[in-house]
Amino acid sequence: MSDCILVTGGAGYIGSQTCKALAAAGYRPVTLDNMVYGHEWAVKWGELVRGDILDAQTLDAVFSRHAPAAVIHFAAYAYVGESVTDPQKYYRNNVGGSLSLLEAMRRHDCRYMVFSSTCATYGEPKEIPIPENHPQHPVNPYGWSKLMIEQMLKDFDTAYGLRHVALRYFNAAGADPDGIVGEEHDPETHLIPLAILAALGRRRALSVFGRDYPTPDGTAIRDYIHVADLAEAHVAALKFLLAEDRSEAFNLGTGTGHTVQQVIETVQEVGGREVPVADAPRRAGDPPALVAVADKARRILGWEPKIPDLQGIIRTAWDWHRKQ
Ligand SMILES: NC(=O)c1ccc[n+]([C@@H]2O[C@H](COP(=O)([O-])OP(=O)(O)OC[C@H]3O[C@@H](n4cnc5c(N)ncnc54)[C@H](O)[C@@H]3O)[C@@H](O)[C@H]2O)c1
Ligand SMILES: O=c1ccn([C@@H]2O[C@H](COP(=O)(O)OP(=O)(O)O[C@H]3O[C@H](CO)[C@@H](O)[C@H](O)[C@H]3O)[C@@H](O)[C@H]2O)c(=O)[nH]1
Repeated sequence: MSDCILVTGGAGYIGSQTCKALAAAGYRPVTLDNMVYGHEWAVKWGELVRGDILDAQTLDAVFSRHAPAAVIHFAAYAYVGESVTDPQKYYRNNVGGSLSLLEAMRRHDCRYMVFSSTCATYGEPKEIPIPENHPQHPVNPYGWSKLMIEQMLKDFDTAYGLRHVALRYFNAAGADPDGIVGEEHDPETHLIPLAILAALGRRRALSVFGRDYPTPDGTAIRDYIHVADLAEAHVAALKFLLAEDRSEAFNLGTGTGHTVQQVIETVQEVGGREVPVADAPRRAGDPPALVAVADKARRILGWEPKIPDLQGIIRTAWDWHRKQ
């Protein structure tokens, strides 16, 4: 079997970290990225093909040349707010792009996909922590686009024997512990980088979106999972797929939630600087708490987060942003 793994969106935040983990595990990652949000400097492990998953010709050329054993599919747009104001963009790129990719996989007889899904497919949780069999009722077009792809993958399994692992990430955070790649979204909307950049004086005060949530300190709770741990989970999911030849879905989180206020305090502890904050209203569509039931991936994939603590996660992010 080919040692090549096609990584769509491999020039992005989680994709580039996963290429590093793939290379360390003996695979040959090939990145396909249209570079709308990707960074050339982030493609350090394996070849970069500039191209769009919506373009069948590009896909045919990549599959013919590399004959990948599997696809790890990160390429998507992921701004929840923008998905509400411009849903067409999200359905075209995320759903249309994934269909185009799946069609190419069928043309080239590639039968395995690891897919970047999200806890946003659960919508407003009915129970916390959230198990994989929790009902999936997204509350925004981004979440819907990811749920539609999960459904396509199930149908492609039943009809064509194309197997997948859907990885539902909670909040990806942190940077490469070796400091080679890290988070650089533009625009940046995520809490941890914004808190760090505010502490470093490179951004205005951090807006705290809501202090009236039904949580111990009134701010919203999330389950932050280190990007290098996510990357390792993709390698474990790939091995599972190739060995077991069956489809599964897994939450990827630590199982522990932290409030926005705890994140701010931890950034202050780690960085030794104050995070300037400004209270702001709740952000539309933000649930009060999202925390994973996180043991299925441990049990079946044998995966265990190596940097499960918020301090450790924020330390790697701090080191990354400070030297940028
Ligand atoms: N960051 C998170 O907390 C988080 C949480 C849950 C799920 N996810 C999912 O994980 C994946 C990666 O997220 P990220 O934070 O690394 O995002 P990112 O924007 O850094 O990476 C996505 C990459 O995909 C590329 N891309 C987008 N559309 C493309 C297309 N049509 N053809 C080729 N390349 C295309 C972009 O240029 C970018 O490099 C996304 O699918 C996202 O929805 C992220
Ligand atoms: O400037 C900010 C940014 C965020 N927050 C809060 O911090 C928490 C985390 O927000 P953020 O870092 O933006 O992550 P989420 O909105 O939880 O979104 C993440 O989790 C989603 C699943 O819900 C994924 O699909 C997304 O891709 C991923 O960014 C939330 O309570 C926000 O309200 C603030 O208070 N101020």
